[in-house]
Amino acid sequence: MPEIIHVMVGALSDARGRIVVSKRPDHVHQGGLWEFPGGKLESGESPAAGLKRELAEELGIQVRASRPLIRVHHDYGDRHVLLDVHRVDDYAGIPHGREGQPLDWLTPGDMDPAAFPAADRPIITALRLPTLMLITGEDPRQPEAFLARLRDALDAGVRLVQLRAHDLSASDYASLAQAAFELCERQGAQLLLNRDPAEVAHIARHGLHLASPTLMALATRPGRSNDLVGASCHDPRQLARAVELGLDYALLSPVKPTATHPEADPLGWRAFSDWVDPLPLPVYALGGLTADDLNEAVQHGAQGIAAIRGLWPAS
Ligand SMILES: Nc1nc2c([nH]c(=O)n2[C@H]2C[C@H](O)[C@@H](COP(=O)(O)OP(=O)(O)OP(=O)(O)O)O2)c(=O)[nH]1
Repeated sequence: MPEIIHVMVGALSDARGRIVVSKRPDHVHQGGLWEFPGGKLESGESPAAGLKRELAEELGIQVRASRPLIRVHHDYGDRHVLLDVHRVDDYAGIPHGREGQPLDWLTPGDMDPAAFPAADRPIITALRLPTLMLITGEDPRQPEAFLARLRDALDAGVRLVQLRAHDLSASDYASLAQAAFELCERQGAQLLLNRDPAEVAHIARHGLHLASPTLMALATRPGRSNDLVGASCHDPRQLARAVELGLDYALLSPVKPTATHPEADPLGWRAFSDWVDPLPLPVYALGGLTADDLNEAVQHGAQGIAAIRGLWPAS
């Protein structure tokens, strides 16, 4: 088993939500590429202390508050790294390249993954995704009331919506999706269609969400190249399949007991974090959760929370 190099990495943003990136010198490993500031944890050092030290050395700032974003294991062939990435929520000082390295500030949507080391792809995806995913609730058979509730959720700040309406016919689903897409576009939110990918091939959307049987039946990643694609998973086999297909995110459920699936055994946070930790993709926690569980979810390695009841506004 090769030694794992534990690297502390910071995602630090300005008031406009742009993230600071720095250029690696040409002569080092992954040289000439852009990276998120950070460096190797020293022996005997805690991760929090390592993050503070690296960002003070490289950017001249003092970290005041941070939270986990994602952990990425990556095997480069000649070395195996664990990128332990934290979002820096508060810091003192003005970031500058203390080691003479060029800095840039980029919105996550403008980051070109090819300009970063291969291990950084899931970090860029995690930065692009919000911490809350709304899965739409009932009742899509009354489209006006349904869309009014969706509008309320968007007004309240939801920025990622999964349109789940299995009871609708293909044509009713297509009309609802078109109206939901327009609402989401207006608010800068992303709409994911949870439906057979072939059936929704021509419907406007920002991405696709796959039910777990669809995930297991597909041989390749579905959709267009710019679709955000994720899947519902309930066990490590399904999570591994989401990684094999190169999906952008997964949902893992049920974390807690839920009214919609009373027969399913809840995973609990311990199994959630054990299963998610080795995976190079952001995973939302789902099942019996509300926005109040967000901090606990993030501390257990989640991208955030996905919820139906917990986020769908009351009628
Ligand atoms: N900081 C950082 N390192 C990354 C990223 N992506 C990525 O693959 N790495 C890899 C490259 C290196 O193999 C390793 C970081 O090691 P480093 O050489 O930058 O660490 P360091 O600052 O402690 O450097 P040194 O004192 O050993 O010279 O992690 C990233 O986004 N940020």
